[in-house]
Amino acid sequence: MSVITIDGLSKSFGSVRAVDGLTFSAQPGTVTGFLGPNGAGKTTTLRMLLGLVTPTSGRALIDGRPYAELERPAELVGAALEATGFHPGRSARNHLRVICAAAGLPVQRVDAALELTGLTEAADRGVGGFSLGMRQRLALAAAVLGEPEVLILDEPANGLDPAGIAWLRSLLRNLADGGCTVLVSSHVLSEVEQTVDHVVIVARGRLVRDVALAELMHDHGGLRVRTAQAAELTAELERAGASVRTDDGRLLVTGVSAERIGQAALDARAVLTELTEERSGLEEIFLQLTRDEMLGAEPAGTVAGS
Ligand SMILES: Nc1ncnc2c1ncn2[C@@H]1O[C@H](COP(=O)(O)OP(=O)(O)OP(=O)(O)O)[C@@H](O)[C@H]1O
Repeated sequence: MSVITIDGLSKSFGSVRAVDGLTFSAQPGTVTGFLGPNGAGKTTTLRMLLGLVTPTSGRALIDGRPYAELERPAELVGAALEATGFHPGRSARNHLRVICAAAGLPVQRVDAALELTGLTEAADRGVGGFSLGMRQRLALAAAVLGEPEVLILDEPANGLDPAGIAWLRSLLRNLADGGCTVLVSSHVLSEVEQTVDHVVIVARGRLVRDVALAELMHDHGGLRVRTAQAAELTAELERAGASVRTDDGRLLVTGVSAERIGQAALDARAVLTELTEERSGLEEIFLQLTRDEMLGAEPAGTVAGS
């Protein structure tokens, strides 16, 4: 199974340092969210990965090799960079057939890709009349034609309605569960929040965080509890495996559910006067992390340059 490796990657366009010493990897069986505000260097990184842009320095590798050196790239890597470039008079089915022919893939794959992306009904309509969401689906259909081990998608949720986003989520999940390495960029974390296992956050071309989503949520979330029996409850919660911090007269509890806290309160005979979820939305975390980077500050827990 193929790993994506970004190693000390930089790209300058004149005086603009679009990508600046970026290092991270994306693993098989995992959906990795590649996140950052507009202009963070996401598209440039993905284009380098696909051999469309030459790095100024560093390496972007798939399965340990640059894209140009892959033996059967169409079967190893599927990519959808932007949902444009379709011939408007061509049907979705013919569009995919042309790609199959060019890439030397069996034409029978077309029906499966149409089915997978929910385009079977619209398959014989001209692509010119497709909505943005349908064009996104078609770009995705093209990306999965080769049944690739690695899927690289640039802003695939763009233009999808909530049902489309839910559909995309389950599609990417299924592909990753089948062993695929999925790298998906977005500038809106909430769009991919429920889809990704791992997040790589970039700002101004630099790495801000490279972390499992669960860990990011754990670091930035928790449950706030207020009780007069704080010492007793803390001891009970710690026995239950929670980590407990005291903050502003309240306990900030991580590692256990609200239900478990209720049980611990009962066991400790503690009266709760407050129990609230403090999960700062991921979007907020994302904005905070990228804002720190934008301001040139060292965000807490940064791994930039590592
Ligand atoms: N071909 C190019 N020539 C000059 N500058 C470029 C080129 N491509 C990208 N840039 C610049 O590099 C920086 C990073 O752009 P990039 O498109 O990679 O960011 P992004 O994170 O994908 O942003 P978005 O979310 O808006 O797509 C931007 O400042 C952009 O203007």
